[in-house]
Amino acid sequence: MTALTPTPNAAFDRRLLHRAHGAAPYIAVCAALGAAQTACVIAGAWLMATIIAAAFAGGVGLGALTPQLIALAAVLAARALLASVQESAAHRAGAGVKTALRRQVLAQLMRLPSGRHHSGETAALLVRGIDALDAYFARYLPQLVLAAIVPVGVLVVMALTYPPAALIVLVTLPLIPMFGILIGLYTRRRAESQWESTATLAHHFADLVAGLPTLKAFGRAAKQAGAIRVTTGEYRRRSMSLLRIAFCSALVLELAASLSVAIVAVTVGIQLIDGGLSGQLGLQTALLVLILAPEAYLPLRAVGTHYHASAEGLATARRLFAILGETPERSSAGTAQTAGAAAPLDRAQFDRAQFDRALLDSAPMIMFRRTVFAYPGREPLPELSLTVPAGRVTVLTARSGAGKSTLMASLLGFREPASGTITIDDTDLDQIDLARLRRSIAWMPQRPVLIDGTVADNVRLAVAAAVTDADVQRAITDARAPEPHRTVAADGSGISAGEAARVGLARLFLRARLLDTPILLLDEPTAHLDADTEQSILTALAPLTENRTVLIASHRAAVRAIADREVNW
Ligand SMILES: Nc1ncnc2c1ncn2[C@@H]1O[C@H](COP(=O)(O)OP(=O)(O)OP(=O)(O)O)[C@@H](O)[C@H]1O
Repeated sequence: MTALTPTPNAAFDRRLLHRAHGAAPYIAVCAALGAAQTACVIAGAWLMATIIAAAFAGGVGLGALTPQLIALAAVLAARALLASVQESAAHRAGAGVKTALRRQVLAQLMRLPSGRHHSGETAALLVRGIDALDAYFARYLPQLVLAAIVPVGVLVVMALTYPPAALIVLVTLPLIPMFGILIGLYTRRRAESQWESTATLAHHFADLVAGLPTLKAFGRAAKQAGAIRVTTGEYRRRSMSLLRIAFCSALVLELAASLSVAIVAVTVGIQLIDGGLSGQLGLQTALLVLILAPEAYLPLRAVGTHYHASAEGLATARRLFAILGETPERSSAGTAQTAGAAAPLDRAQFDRAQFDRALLDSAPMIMFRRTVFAYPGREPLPELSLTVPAGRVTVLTARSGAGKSTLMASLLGFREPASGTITIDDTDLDQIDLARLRRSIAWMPQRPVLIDGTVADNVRLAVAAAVTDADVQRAITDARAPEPHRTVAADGSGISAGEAARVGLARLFLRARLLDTPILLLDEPTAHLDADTEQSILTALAPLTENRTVLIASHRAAVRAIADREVNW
């Protein structure tokens, strides 16, 4: 797992605008709605002040004020309507942005070497993490826009009607964002640490579920309950500390706003006492100022409150952008759908002629020169120099753990060497389009990944273009895989380890035959097999090895017998 360094935080992350196209129009909508809401706030305050002043000081009856009352009701209704339009726009935009980000991150993860990010943490980031952006889009962003518009409108009206009140608001207003920023800086660290404990919980849990049968078999399952208790306890502690700050900061902001409004009220009150109701200020203006003053602070206070709800979303966004900013190991013009040797091409996009051009021209020679592979936290594997001749069968017989699977994974771009070079027909692997290279390979991994479905469904995965039942049946027969209609589950239930390996082999047969891939990689193709079955599989494989560059990891005598070259290191 790569440590993701947090980038400087801001109340608004511009990268959200660049990465997610739905975000920019949404902010424009928020601005338009914000302006309309400001107009409603001012009109509502003016109408209320007029009605109260007329009824109280002018002695006008309710009947005579009917038009103003109707106008006030209309303004309040318009304000409610604008708020609901805002809400639905927020949900739409949030959904669009989340989908766009999920797509981009998934595509990026497909380009990055496998194992760079822990699957449990990535799953938490893409599901629960991205959902945290809801609060950011639905509550925080609209308030941020309102906070930029409403106070300006209110200040202009106050300056025109009673400038001293405008001056007080102008001086005290910046206190709210100032407190907010100070608290926000403190909260950011807490939000980061809360996310870290969510991530730890997620991958601990994922690992635990995957390893539960083994833990049970060794009587260690109960001990894990304690570990989970500790992790969840830590998560609870950090969440509560974040909530505590949220409550305290709301209190501080509330206090600052209330004191500021009180100063305005006292000033207006003194002015009214000095001049009387019909004095220089007048009851209507005084009421207008008093009603408007809290409205100037309200959106800024709300920004402070919603900042806490959105902090997790922003922390998530920073992690997503860190993943999106990582450099894939080498050029890969192909996107997610072409990544992975066994990954199917999109049915709709499959075009045989186009596909042929996307393949390497012929069976290439592969060379590893002084290549060293290293896994994080492990001693590097021994340096390796090896030539895999073009159009020949090379069998790797190095000891278990020497790095045979790693070497195959490097050809598919799943592992990068720490040093040394890998060349294909004298072209550095870095210079070859990764998608093109992967399309040219049929690969049988040691532990093929299964999906829920039938054996036939699993075999079809190797080629997404129209594949006939006869082709699938032939591959299954040649690989001695279980019958096509047998159902299997992604967790491997319903199928033995040996049978699963043969499903992987059937995929290789299908892919090599139908797509004519010039490179075949087979990792322990006949492990778990009796001699007869092994022999029949090797007989079926023999014609496919002609004029192809074939690399097989195996210690079996029968496999070594079909090799043109044997390599040990
Ligand atoms: N994801 C990983 N993280 C850390 N270490 C790994 C990882 N994958 C492999 N290794 C280590 O790298 C070394 C080489 O592993 P690899 O699977 O390539 O060997 P191998 O020669 O194919 O072994 P075998 O014949 O048993 O399949 C081993 O020591 C293994 O423990």
